[in-house]
Order: sequence, then C-alpha cells, then structure tokens
Amino acid sequence: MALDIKELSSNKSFGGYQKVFSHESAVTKCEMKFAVYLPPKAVDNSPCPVIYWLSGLTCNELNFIQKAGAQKISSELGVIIVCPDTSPRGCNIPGEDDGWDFGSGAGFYVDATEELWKNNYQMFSYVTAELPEVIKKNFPTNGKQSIMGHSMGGHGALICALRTPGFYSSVSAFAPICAPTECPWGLKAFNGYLGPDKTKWDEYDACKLVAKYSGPPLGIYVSQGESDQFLKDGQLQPEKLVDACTKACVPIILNRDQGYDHSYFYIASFVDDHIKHHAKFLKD
Ligand SMILES: N[C@@H](CCC(=O)N[C@@H](CSC=O)C(=O)NCC(=O)O)C(=O)O
Repeated sequence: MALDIKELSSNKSFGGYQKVFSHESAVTKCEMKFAVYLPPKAVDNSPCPVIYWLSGLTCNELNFIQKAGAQKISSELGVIIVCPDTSPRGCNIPGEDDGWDFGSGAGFYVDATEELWKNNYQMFSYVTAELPEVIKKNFPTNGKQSIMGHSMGGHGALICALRTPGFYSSVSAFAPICAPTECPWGLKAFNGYLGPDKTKWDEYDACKLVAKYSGPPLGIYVSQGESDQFLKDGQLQPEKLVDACTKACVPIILNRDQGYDHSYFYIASFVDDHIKHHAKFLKD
C-alpha cells in the first residue's frame, strides 16, 4: 500500500496547522484529497487522538475546514481532525458527474459492487482502512480514533462505527441519513452502487446495523435541527434510529435543536459540543 502524501496547502490556525494533502489511493484507484488539522501538540510531535469528519452530498475535503470553525476547540483539546473527500473523482465513469446526489461528491461511504462503480467507489474501505493507515504513517497519532459526519457523512460515520466494533471510540452525527434503505437519496445510491439485492443494502443502513450490533459502547451522539428541510422531506428519519437503538439497548443521545436548518451554520453552532463529546471517549 502506497502511504506517501503530497502537501497541497498549509495555514497556521490557533497555534496549529490546517493542511490539505493528496495521495494515490490503492483502494479507489485514483488520487484522493484529504484535509488534516494538526493541533499544537501534534506540531510538537506528541501523539494525539484522531477524529474523522465525513461530509455530505456535494462536499469535498474543504467544506468542514472552511465553514465549521472546529480548529479552536481541536487546538485546545489536542485532537487531530481528518476530513476525506466524499467520493473518488475524475474516474471517467459514464454518468459520474450527472447529478449532485450520485457519483462525484456522493460516494455514500459504501463499497460498490455494481460493475460500473466497483473499481473506484470503495469509500467504506477507504475511510475505515486505507486512510487510517495513511494517517498513522504520516502524523503523530496515539492509536485512538472517533468518527463524526453530516447528512450523507452522518450516515457514513454511523455505519463505519457500527461495522467495525472497537475501532472507533465514539461516533457522532449532524442530521444523519439514518435509514438510507427507506429514503429517496439512499434508494438511488444503494440501487446504483449495490444493485437490486436489498440484503446488501442492509449492511450499510445504521438502523439495521444497530439491531445486530455487538461490541463496546459507541457513545452515539446525534444533533438534528428542527427546521431542516431534508428532515421534513423524509431523507433523515432520526426517530427510526432512536427506535432501533432503544430496541437494541444501544445508548444514544439525540439533541433536537429548535430553528436550525441543514447548513454548516448549524454545524458551526454545535461542533464544539461534538468534539468535546469525542474527547471524553478519546482520553488516554
Ligand atoms: N442540491 C443542493 C443541496 C446540497 C446540500 O445541501 N448538501 C449538503 C449536504 S446534504 C446531505 O448529504 C452540504 O453539506 N452542502 C455543502 C455546504 O457547504 O453547505 C446543492 O447542490 O446545493
């Protein structure tokens, strides 16, 4: 596995550095970009825990670092934040750039099995296996990691944690797509990447995965804005996740925040709470 990375940008921020890198991914068979915030402690080469952030539809590695305002709290708590892109890009797959909710910018964090997509769209393996190896090799990590995300990335964070018991110390999400096998975005993506066999879909649906979860506590922490248009449209369905967690006796905290929508203004308002939540689980 090639673990070499190329620095594309570096900006000092709250005593640490916000950086962006690219590398050749053996898993997605294309160049991938990711952003890394290094707190002062990591700049001094002391081992730090890592929080992975997974963005939503239409995003790349930059949305979170430019809009969420997470650098100050990450600097104070000494956590490295890693933000991958949301899909492979430029793979010359017919239709890859035809829509905003499928293909480029919409990898849905699954390992595709359909012929057209399976060569490159391996985002589950990329996020949970290849990228952590790249991070471990190139940055001062202490072996502990958590994962968080937004919308499609909230779904991604939940399924990554639920499918890899013990790998992540905690998981959190803003406005996650909780039941992708039962919402329009998920139906389109899963049909396209995984094909018509719905037993494959269940392997990437947080509600179905919670029902059979067996592993250490996950510290699931979810925030949902009450004025979120996509909540009203039935794309998110947090009540189904709470129901599944209750039935499976898996603890979950769901914050329902009055007046907030689906945007990064909402994420920026509560990102400190999410990172503090993870920091509790990531303590040495
Ligand atoms: N089609 C619209 C909507 C796209 C959108 O709202 N994307 C969200 C994530 S939605 C679920 O995954 C997002 O995070 N957008 C980026 C941002 O910086 O706000 C469009 O194309 O705008």
